[in-house]
Amino acid sequence: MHHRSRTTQGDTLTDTAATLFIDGSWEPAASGAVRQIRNPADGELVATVSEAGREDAERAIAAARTAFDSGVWYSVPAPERGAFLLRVAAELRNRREKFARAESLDTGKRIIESRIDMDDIAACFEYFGRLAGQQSGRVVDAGNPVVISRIVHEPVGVCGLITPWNYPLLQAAWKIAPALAAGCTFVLKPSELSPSTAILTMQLLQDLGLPDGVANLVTGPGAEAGAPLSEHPDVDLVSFTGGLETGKRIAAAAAGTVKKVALELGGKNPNVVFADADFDSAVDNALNGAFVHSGQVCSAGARLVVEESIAERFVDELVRRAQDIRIGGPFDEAAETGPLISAAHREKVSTYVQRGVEEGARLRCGGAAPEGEKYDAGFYYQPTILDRVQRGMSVVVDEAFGPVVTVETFRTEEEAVATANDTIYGLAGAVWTQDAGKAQRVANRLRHGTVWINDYHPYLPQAEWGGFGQSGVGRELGPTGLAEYQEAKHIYQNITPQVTGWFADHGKEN
Ligand SMILES: NC(=O)c1ccc[n+]([C@@H]2O[C@H](COP(=O)([O-])OP(=O)(O)OC[C@H]3O[C@@H](n4cnc5c(N)ncnc54)[C@H](O)[C@@H]3O)[C@@H](O)[C@H]2O)c1
Ligand SMILES: C[N+](C)(C)CC=O
Repeated sequence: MHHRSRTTQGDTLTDTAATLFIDGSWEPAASGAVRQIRNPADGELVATVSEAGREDAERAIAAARTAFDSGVWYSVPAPERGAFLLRVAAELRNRREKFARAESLDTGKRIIESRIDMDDIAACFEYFGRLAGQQSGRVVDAGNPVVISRIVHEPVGVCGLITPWNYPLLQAAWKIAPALAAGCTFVLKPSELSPSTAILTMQLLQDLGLPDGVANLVTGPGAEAGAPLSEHPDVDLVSFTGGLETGKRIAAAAAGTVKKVALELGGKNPNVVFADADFDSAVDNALNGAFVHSGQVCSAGARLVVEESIAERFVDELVRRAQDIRIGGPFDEAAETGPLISAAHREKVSTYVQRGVEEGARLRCGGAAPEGEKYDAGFYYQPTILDRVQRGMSVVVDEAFGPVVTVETFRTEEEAVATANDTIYGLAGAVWTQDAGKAQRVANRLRHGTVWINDYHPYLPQAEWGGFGQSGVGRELGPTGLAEYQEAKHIYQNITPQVTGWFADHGKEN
């Protein structure tokens, strides 16, 4: 990946893979190792980046610790930190096309989706920029007129931020923006598969004059470059977005130093359709919910839970529409969805589908890579629908994280709720009905962090995002998303100090 060299603005781009950003300096990995990033749509080489190891991560942590302890960032008044975030948002909008192209090249995501992501990222920085300026403490009534008691919010400290490949910069922004708003310093470890927009973001922060050491980046694999962020005593909080098994490892590693842990994990999200739903909108959104970004979305509507009386007609229509979805690379204007991230991931998705069929599910469409020369060099997989599934089948239980939807049916509202909640996860779900009362009743009973009624997928920077159950711990976005990066401190002042008399002064008695 091209990069700028140390600190000054406007340096010429160089060709060395020095993509670690540590204490305001662009550096190669200590080992000298590099990784080639290839576009999953066609295998094209898009970047060569430094492959950080443990030693590099520890240097980055040390830089973030020194910067935090110096107060160079948290002593900046909160409204000024907020104003900085607003400048980040404006500059992201200026650089939108460059960032969107980099995101699409790393992930194979359609360029139109990457542009939308960049807009959402700018909106996230704007939201936390405004929120930072509105921060205030709280005066507490201590019930004693000679006591002044108040709550202040302080930055939690050094944050380790670990992010996945499916929305590389969006997931990082949901952490970077509140961390900076709160006054924290951080080390970001993006997915080793999609580091490019993280590198561009560090360049942007550097260009805007963020003090050295506040933002640090290590590009490299999780076990080496990521693990120190959860283990190291100098990291105060680790915020992770990714898969359930990695999340468990990170939580266990973080326990050794009792650091704060925030986990945004996977989902197996139910899309509940009642017979009285607007049929066309529900079918269209079921398609969108399951197959956008080839289903590589944590909140994908991978479980269609449909009322039995309309199930046959609904699924027939969904199959017809799914078979029609146009697949192609990120810059193919006719394409409606793209490839999976890697050969290994496609193999995992394919195995889930095969196992589902072996366990008795009926394959209604998809179940294989599309045929044709243009697909040969990419990791494509057809939109896939399985019906006649049983609760308990692995394809119904486990997150496939691909373009795979299973169909379950129900007869009563009670059964719909029970089926939708029958998962260890609890990230998101939707309810489709034109009965407002039923919509609210079901939404209230779904054990999921986001519930859409007659819609699928929207998220807002001002609304908390996160999971019930094993979908995670904590919340991103909204006021809670900022609070994750803060410690609440109670300051209690007695303005007329007095002897308590609790312990007698025995010396005085004698
Ligand atoms: N809840 C959400 O908001 C949300 C959003 C996006 C993605 N996700 C989830 O992310 C998953 C897909 O992403 P992925 O395949 O990149 O996940 P992953 O768990 O494989 O990797 C995520 C990140 O963790 C790093 N990592 C791996 N092992 C590590 C270790 N031992 N210590 C520290 N870091 C380590 C990886 O290098 C990567 O940066 C899916 O399960 C998806 O549902 C959740
Ligand atoms: C959180 N979200 C929906 C943007 C991406 C999940 O993979």
